Amino acid sequence: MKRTIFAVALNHQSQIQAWNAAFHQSPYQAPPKTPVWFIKPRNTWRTSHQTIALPEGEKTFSGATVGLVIGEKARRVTEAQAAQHIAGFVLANELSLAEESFYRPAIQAKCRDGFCPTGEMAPLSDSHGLEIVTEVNGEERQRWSTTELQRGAEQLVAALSDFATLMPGDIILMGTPQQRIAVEAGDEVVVRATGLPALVNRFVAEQTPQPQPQEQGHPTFFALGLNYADHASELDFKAPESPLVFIKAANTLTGDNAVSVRPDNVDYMHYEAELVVVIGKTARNVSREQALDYVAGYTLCNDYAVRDYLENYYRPNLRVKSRDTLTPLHPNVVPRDQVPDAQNLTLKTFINGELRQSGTTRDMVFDVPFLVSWLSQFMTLQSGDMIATGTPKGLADVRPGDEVVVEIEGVGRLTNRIVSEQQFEESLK
Ligand SMILES: O=C(O)C/C=C\CC(=O)C(=O)O
Ligand SMILES: [Mg+2]
Repeated sequence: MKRTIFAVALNHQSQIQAWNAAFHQSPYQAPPKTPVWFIKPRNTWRTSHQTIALPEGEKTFSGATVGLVIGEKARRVTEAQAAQHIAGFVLANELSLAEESFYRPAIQAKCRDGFCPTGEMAPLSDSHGLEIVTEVNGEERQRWSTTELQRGAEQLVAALSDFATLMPGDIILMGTPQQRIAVEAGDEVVVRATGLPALVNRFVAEQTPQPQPQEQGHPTFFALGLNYADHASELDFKAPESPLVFIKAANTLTGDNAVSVRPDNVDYMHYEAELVVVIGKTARNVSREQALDYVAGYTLCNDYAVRDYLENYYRPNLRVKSRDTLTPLHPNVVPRDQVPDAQNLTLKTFINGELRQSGTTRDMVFDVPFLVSWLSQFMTLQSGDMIATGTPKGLADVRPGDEVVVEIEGVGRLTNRIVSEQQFEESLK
């Protein structure tokens, strides 16, 4: 069963060449040092021969690629060890609207319903030199080789597993060329490569947005950046004009009274008290007025950030925000009807008993109904999906040995202890 579909951008040499000049200017400042990861959430998943509805009024582009499938748990594996953790490969179509910027996560461009069909898995002795062919209505339109990728399968497994433990069923899509092919309603797109089952999908025009079938796989965990103006200003940002949403993978989630690992040799890992919205039923194209009807309840999390690892690509990047153990999430969901006003709750963080962060959900830039409605305009939210709604000002670094308690009025109290990498590795022995 698929668990998480990771993908990497800017891994094809044609993209690196096309964007090189831009990446030496604002807002990027320098080319990416590490893989530019993103996630294709479960609402994007489809199989071969499933029909895909194209978002109305948008130009959608095909992105034929190959994905490696994890077969054996991979945690901090080396490139030399990586191959033994790979069960096989799948063909995929990493569909996207036009990619006009890589600065912030491209949720609206990449996370539309059906934007990640994948084919059946097959073993491959070697994914190097694989030719990926795209046919549209029987005509070959693109052919590229995995020799054109900056990082191959083993390098990608080593890089991602360094901060995110990969489990059987996880997939990493290995990249797409700069040149994408527009797809139209009525098209049949086939992705082919020697040794792998073909991926065939027909595209239709989206009539009125329909809630998509409940997909298996982990609930999608959305998180808001800069959703409190005072926090935005303490980071020298203005509050965003539309929601800054990023996605965290399941590996990062841990529970109450758990430990969070502060990487060695970093300068700044800070806490972030956040109210979390839990979706209760399939939501697609819902209004602000209807939005709370789709909320099952609320819980709380600590959305830690290791700012040393920030890069200006899909910022905040997964290496900052989706690290193992760095998202403690309280298991208890308080039913919506027991939280009369989610926009009037105090949030607090205590470090070793001392109050260090204090804010109120009144100060959210985009409130819960807006966020549920806004996301549902371009993707189907499913029962169990979660939205961490951002953190107010008052952040500070935490150190091994610190006890961190996040408390949200009427929702709960989340306790967490910081350990060093060395302590954590010792505990695993
Ligand atoms: O880009 C940044 O530096 C901040 C991004 C996310 C911050 C966050 O998680 C929050 O505001 O909460
Ligand atoms: Mg946050």
